[in-house]
Amino acid sequence: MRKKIVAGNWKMNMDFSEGISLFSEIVNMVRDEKKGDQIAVICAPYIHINSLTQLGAGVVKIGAQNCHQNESGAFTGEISAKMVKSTGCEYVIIGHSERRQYFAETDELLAAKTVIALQNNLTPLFCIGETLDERNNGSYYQVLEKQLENGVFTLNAEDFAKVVLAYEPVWAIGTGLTASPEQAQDIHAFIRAKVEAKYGVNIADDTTILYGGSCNPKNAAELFAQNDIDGGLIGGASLKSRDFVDIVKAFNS
Ligand SMILES: O=C(CO)COP(=O)(O)O
Repeated sequence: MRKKIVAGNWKMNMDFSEGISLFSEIVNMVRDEKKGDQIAVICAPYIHINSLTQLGAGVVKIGAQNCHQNESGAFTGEISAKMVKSTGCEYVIIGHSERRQYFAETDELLAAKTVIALQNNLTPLFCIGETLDERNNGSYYQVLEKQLENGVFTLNAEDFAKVVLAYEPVWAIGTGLTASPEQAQDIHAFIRAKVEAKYGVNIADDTTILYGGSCNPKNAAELFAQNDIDGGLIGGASLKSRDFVDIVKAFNS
């Protein structure tokens, strides 16, 4: 079923005690203020997530920001999907543009990470998005289609139905530039049409597609009001409890 999700991505921010206090504030505010059926998630650094799942008490769900594509083995410094799951984590971001760009993660690698995440009962938040050059030279539809085809469209229908997609235009991440509600809706409708062509109308209708890129308390309500936008993946604004919780509440207004 299509869900309303607001997921914070803390990226490489917050030491352990800072993370605990920020998260505690978020949990208390969400518990007191949230009225709708939207799901609040915080995707935290690995070292935080075990403690956060306990503090979250189901009010705020926890995600990781990455996982390794192998089940286990000699991969010094890496974390497996099974380990992530064993901390009580429910979600994992896969294919964030920062991992594609700085860690050379390819569509094929991301497809393998998605499979292992699903095998371990994690919900992948699978990210796609075009760069500024690709937006300006008009190749963005092809870029997004390729990321879908080589990444998540390798899954069978049953597995794909468990994936949440996130459209994050790279030019809008951390730049203060947001896709306009019309631009974002246009791409979300395009993504849903591609899902329909591949898996059929029922799965397309049920697919949750989040928008990410300089989403904030001022622009969230208008973005979330678009037909094909089911929530957000929030970077900078998830580091401030008030801002994050106001975005979670943007569905209500
Ligand atoms: O990358 C993002 C979320 O994954 C978006 O980051 P900002 O909200 O800081 O632009």
